[in-house]
Amino acid sequence: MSEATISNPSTRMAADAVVSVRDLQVEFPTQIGVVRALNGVTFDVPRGRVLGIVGESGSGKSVTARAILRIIERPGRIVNGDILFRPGVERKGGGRATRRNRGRTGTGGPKEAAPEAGATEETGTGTVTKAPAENSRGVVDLTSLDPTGDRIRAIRGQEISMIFQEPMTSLNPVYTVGDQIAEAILLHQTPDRNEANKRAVEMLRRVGMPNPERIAKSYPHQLSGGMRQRAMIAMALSCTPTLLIADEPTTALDVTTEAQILELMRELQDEYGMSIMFITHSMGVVAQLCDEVVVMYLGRVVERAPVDDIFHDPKHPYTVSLLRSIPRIGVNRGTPLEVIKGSVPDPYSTVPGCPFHPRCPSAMKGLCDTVLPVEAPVEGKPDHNVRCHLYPGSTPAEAASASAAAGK
Ligand SMILES: Nc1ncnc2c1ncn2[C@@H]1O[C@H](COP(=O)(O)OP(=O)(O)OP(=O)(O)O)[C@@H](O)[C@H]1O
Repeated sequence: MSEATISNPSTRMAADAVVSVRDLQVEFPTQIGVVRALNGVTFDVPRGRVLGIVGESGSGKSVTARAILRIIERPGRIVNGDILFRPGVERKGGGRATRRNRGRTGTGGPKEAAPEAGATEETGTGTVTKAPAENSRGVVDLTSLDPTGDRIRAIRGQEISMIFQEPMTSLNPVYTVGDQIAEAILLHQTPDRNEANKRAVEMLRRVGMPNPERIAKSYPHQLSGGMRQRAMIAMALSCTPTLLIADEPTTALDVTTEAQILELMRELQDEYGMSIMFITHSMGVVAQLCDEVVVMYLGRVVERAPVDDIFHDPKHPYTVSLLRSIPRIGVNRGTPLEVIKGSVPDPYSTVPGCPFHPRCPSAMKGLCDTVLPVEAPVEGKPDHNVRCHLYPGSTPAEAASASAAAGK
C-alpha cells in the first residue's frame, strides 16, 4: 500500500470513542503461507465504558489488542487501516526510564521500554509507513507511529495499559511487587521514590489486597494466581490509563476468583472513568462486565451492539450459536449445552463468501458461499451492526445503492 496520510483523524472517530479502529488488516507471512489475522476490522471503544471483544480461538481478538499497542510479533504487520486514538487529559509531571522496566513487554507498567526477544514490536520493516498523523484535538493514528518510537512508548502504559491472562507476562520474577508498581509510577507520574512507594501500596489496597504493605514486599511467586492478577491490575491502573485492554485476564482463575476480579474491574472502571476493552471467549463474562460487544469470527467483526441487544436480540447466527453454548437459567439442568458445529477453518485458507457459512445453520446456497456480506446497521437500531446476508443491506450491491441514495 502506498504511504497514507490522515488529514483529520478526529473526523473519522466516533464522537464518544477513545479508540476507533477502521478497516484494520493484519497479516503474518509465514513459510507455509500468509495468515490474514485481521481482514478489515472496524469498531469503536466507547469512552468510559466496557467493550467486550468475544469470539472463538483464532478469531483475531489478541492481534487486535496488540495492533492497538503496536506490539504485533514479527513477522506480523499492519497492511491497511487506521487506529485512531483520542488521549485523555494532558498529564503533568515527570517520570523516567528505569533499569527495572527494560526488557519486558506488556501491561500499563513500564515493561514496554523494550520488547522481549521473540515477542518483539513491529518494526518499520514490512509495516505500512504513514506520515505521522496527529491533529489539533490530539487524535492520533497509532498506525502512523514508529512502533519503537517515543510517542507510542509514552502512550503505552501512560494512556493505554494492557493486562494478560498470565500475570507473569508482565510481572518480573526478580523484583518485589511493590517495586514494580512503584517503577511504573516513577516512569510516568512522579520522580519522587517515596511518593511512588506510597502510591504502590495504595494501589494494592485499592485492588483489594489484604495487608498491602506486606504484599508490596513480596515477590510474584509468593502470591496466589488471583493475587498476582490483582497485582497486575494494580500495576496497569497505577498510571490511571485512558484505556485498559484486558486479554482474558480471568480465564486461568477459578470461578469465585474470576467473579471477584470482574467485580473489581467494574468498580475501578466506575471510579476512574476509564474505558476497558475486555477480550474473552465467554459470553458469561460479557454479560457480567460489558456495556457494548464486538463479536469476531475469523478476523472479521460479524456483529457489534450494546450488550442488551446481543443477549436479547442477537442477529448473526454465530452470535446466536455462542449464546447457545452458555448455561441459561430456566433450562433443565440435564440439558446439554449446544456446541457450535464444525471448527474454525485453518488460518491459511481463504473461505469464499461469508467466513461462517460452512458452520452456519441458516447459510443460503449460491449467496453465503460466494458473496462476502458487508456490515450494515440493523433496521431501527443505528448502534447495532451485523454482517450477514439474512439482513437487509448486507450484500455489497445493496450497500452500494444505500450509500448512493444517502448521497455518499
Ligand atoms: N505470531 C504469529 N504468527 C502467525 N500467525 C499468528 C501469530 N499470532 C497470531 N497469529 C494468527 O492470527 C490469528 C488470530 O490470532 P489471535 O491470537 O488474535 O486469536 P484470538 O482470537 O485472540 O485467539 P485466542 O482466544 O486463542 O487467544 C490466528 O489464526 C493466529 O494463528
